[in-house]
Amino acid sequence: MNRVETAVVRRNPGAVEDEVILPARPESLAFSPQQTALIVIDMQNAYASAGGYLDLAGFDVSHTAPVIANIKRAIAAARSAGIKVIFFQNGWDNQYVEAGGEGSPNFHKSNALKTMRKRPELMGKLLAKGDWDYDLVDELQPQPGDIVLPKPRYSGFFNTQLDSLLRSYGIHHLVFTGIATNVCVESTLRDGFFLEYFSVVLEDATHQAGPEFAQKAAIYNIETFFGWVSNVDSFCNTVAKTRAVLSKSA
Ligand SMILES: NC(=O)N/C=C\C(=O)O
Repeated sequence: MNRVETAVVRRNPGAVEDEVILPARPESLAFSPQQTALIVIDMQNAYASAGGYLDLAGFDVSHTAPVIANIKRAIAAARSAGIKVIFFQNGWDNQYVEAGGEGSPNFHKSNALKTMRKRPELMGKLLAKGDWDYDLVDELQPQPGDIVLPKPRYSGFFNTQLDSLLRSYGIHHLVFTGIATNVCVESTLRDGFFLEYFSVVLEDATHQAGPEFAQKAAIYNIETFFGWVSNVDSFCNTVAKTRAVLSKSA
């Protein structure tokens, strides 16, 4: 019987050191852990906890616990394999100067700002630096060696150090996790595509803001136009094969 060949996408055929191959859709993806970062988008109380911004704005956050647990597994696997872990935190100063005034579409579209205009008692709390809402959830705390970047808009590439840091570390493959798939995850991944990064999203380590169709549409867009789609088990199994992990357990 003929073996079924699975297509593998390589950035630079023939020149990948310590290559591992991640099963993904629509093709598997080859990468070197040293040239890869795990991006954790906005795993703050605002987006993942009851009583946080999304919850108060009327979005369902009741299914985020398994997403947090899956991201925790992906982070542990990444750290063991020498993959850089980069956390983002979305938000602004507690006077919302960084959010932009009426001259910014963010002022008109941000559901956090809109919620606070409806409920002025929340002013200075939602997505405000220094508040519980802005903090990363307790389960996903950075460790020494990880990078934590603030971001003022949906894309992690916009007005942040992300691109220069990635280039300084020679990283060109990005593995995406976080909330929300259809907003900040997709925005950052799309900008990464335009900047020539190869991106894969671990779909069971993400959650949408809005109805389930928003998750499906974001995953469809990524798989079809901007990158690749995999899951946490495949990522953990794949990076466990790296030399870094093998030499630690030797
Ligand atoms: N982190 C996100 O995807 N944020 C989505 C909405 C918002 O920040 O208002």
